[in-house]
Amino acid sequence: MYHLPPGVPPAAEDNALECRLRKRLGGFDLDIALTVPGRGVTALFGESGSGKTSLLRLVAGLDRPDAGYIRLGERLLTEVVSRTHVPPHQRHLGIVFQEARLFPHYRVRGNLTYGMPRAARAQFDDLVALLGIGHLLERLPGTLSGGEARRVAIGRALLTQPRLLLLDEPLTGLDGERKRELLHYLVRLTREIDLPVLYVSHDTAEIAAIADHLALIEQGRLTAHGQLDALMMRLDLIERLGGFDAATRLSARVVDHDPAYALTRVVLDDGQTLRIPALDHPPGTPVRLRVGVRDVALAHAMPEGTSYRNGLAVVIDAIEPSTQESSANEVRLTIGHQQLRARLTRQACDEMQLSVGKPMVALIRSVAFDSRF
Ligand SMILES: Nc1ncnc2c1ncn2[C@@H]1O[C@H](COP(=O)(O)OP(=O)(O)OP(=O)(O)O)[C@@H](O)[C@H]1O
Repeated sequence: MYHLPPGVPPAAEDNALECRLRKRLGGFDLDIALTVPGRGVTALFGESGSGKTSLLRLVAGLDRPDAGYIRLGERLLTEVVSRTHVPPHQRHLGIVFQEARLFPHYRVRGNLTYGMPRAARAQFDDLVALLGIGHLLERLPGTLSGGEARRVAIGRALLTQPRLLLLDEPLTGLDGERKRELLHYLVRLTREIDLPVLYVSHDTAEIAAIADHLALIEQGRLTAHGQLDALMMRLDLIERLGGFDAATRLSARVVDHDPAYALTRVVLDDGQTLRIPALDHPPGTPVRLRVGVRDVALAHAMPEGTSYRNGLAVVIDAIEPSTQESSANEVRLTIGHQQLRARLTRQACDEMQLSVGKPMVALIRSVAFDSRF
């Protein structure tokens, strides 16, 4: 029977990545206890210099920790006491760095099939279609745009049939349009593949588009970790999550389209519907909507003769003074199983006598929804 080294508990979840490690890098001290769930996209979020790349290098096996272990499912990748260190190429990780690192003399097809196990052949066509790189197969890497090259690099990483995909700031350096395009492919891809993804980024809009979980890393320490939607609702984290303060996220499903007005109707988990600018997705497609905290107004009832297209029945869940704006309160609202945040003036809250537990109507302009991701 296989014995775990002392200090290593049994694996908690089948395909989870567990990191319990310390590493000294010059004057910097990385001390991390992080579990990346075995499903979905976990964003590793932190300021420049917080330790994201250092952690990724340890997971990839490019560096060794001073203490602790890294485990993927049941498999120990690194463990200091027993001197376990699985070399990078045997870790079954798909890694895509900021630069695509394709082989310049191989065509795209050759880059994709390099190191591809036989068992992955069946996936090849689907993946190529999913990443939109079918028309690029006979091209050389030097002729690809930055976004195309990264899509090829992601395809190559996935065709090695990894157990975890590591993406290190995959959108960095791309211009606005290319960034949006690659993000669109990534969102689709991560929903289709049944593989945990660790996604390193310091861009909150990008994370809001793609991540299910968030790990906040500050000065080499993990300071918050959990479901992204829940963390975005934590009023105490607003300042530290930087850009997330401006918006929250709703999950919905496409119902139908109104081409005459270029609007799409989507339904939330509690059955309430919203009208948003037209989306290019068939009915039934799950979508995530970003709603700015300043784009939500509250009323006791749906007003008559209003230009607001959306009125959602909500219940006030929390009201706290805003740490961002002295005149405002941060108001947290519950809609079915989801939550939404609104930033309202303290004066409005007082005059309307808003209090926790009160049912209200949240008014949101259709054009306020950002659903490009
Ligand atoms: N080999 C090293 N020797 C000394 N210091 C190092 C070494 N590697 C990293 N550091 C330091 O460790 C800290 C964390 O760096 P790291 O690259 O992991 O941050 P990051 O969060 O990835 O930043 P960015 O978003 O800018 O890529 C930085 O202060 C960096 O200077």
